[in-house]
Amino acid sequence: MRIYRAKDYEEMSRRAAGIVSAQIIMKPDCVLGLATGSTPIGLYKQLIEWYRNGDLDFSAVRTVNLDEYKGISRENDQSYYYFMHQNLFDHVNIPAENTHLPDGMEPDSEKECGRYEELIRSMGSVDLQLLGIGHNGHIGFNEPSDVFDKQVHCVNLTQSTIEANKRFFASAEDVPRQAYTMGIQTIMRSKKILIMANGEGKADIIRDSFFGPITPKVPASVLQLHNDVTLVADEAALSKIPVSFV
Ligand SMILES: O=P(O)(O)OC[C@H]1O[C@](O)(CO)[C@@H](O)[C@@H]1O
Repeated sequence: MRIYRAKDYEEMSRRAAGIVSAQIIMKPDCVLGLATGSTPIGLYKQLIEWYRNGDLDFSAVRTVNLDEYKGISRENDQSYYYFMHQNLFDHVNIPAENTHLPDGMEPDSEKECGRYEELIRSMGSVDLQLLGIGHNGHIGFNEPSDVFDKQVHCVNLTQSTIEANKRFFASAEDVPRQAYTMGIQTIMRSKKILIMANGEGKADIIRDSFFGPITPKVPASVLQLHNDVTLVADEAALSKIPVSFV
């Protein structure tokens, strides 16, 4: 695993954006696995800036997102569909038909999970998967569990995730209780993984995920088994890892 230490959120975002843009330049028709949450917003802003300067072309890029809340529509400003359009898709020249997210309005979980898993497989390997990390170690919406969930599945969100995400909703009651997410195996099939973290609040989970035991109780710890992972984090998020690794 490579670790890039950035001094702050802005530098983290620029460095991570550099890795994503290198992927697009090296392989213009690459498949990007994308993430939502507050962490990658600065990265998306930087990509938009480089696109506007004429340095990036998204016309052949294809994307698959990690997850989507179940039961909220695309028009809902808390849906990940809405987030991706607001923060990236509407500002670059990516064709709409090249972007994919789970359909949160499909009530039949088995049907939607099967469809999305098949879709990802049909695109070949994800060339670069972007990840944020939850305070409990979740990646995508793979919550701490007794086993690593493999493929796209429907999850019941944990209380800790509902608490963490209530800041985006009118109240905790409004946070959806379920989500569709890529599974751990779906994520691990990606050729390269880029995980980002910032802020002191992520320091414990970064230490536990990358320097603790590999366990489904800390879903991100499985990334220790992937052979091409890059962690880009700010100093605060790296403040608890063993000194020799920084
Ligand atoms: O980037 P944030 O807002 O800290 O969120 C961390 C993780 O939590 C989620 O927002 C889901 O709760 C993920 O999409 C994200 O990777």
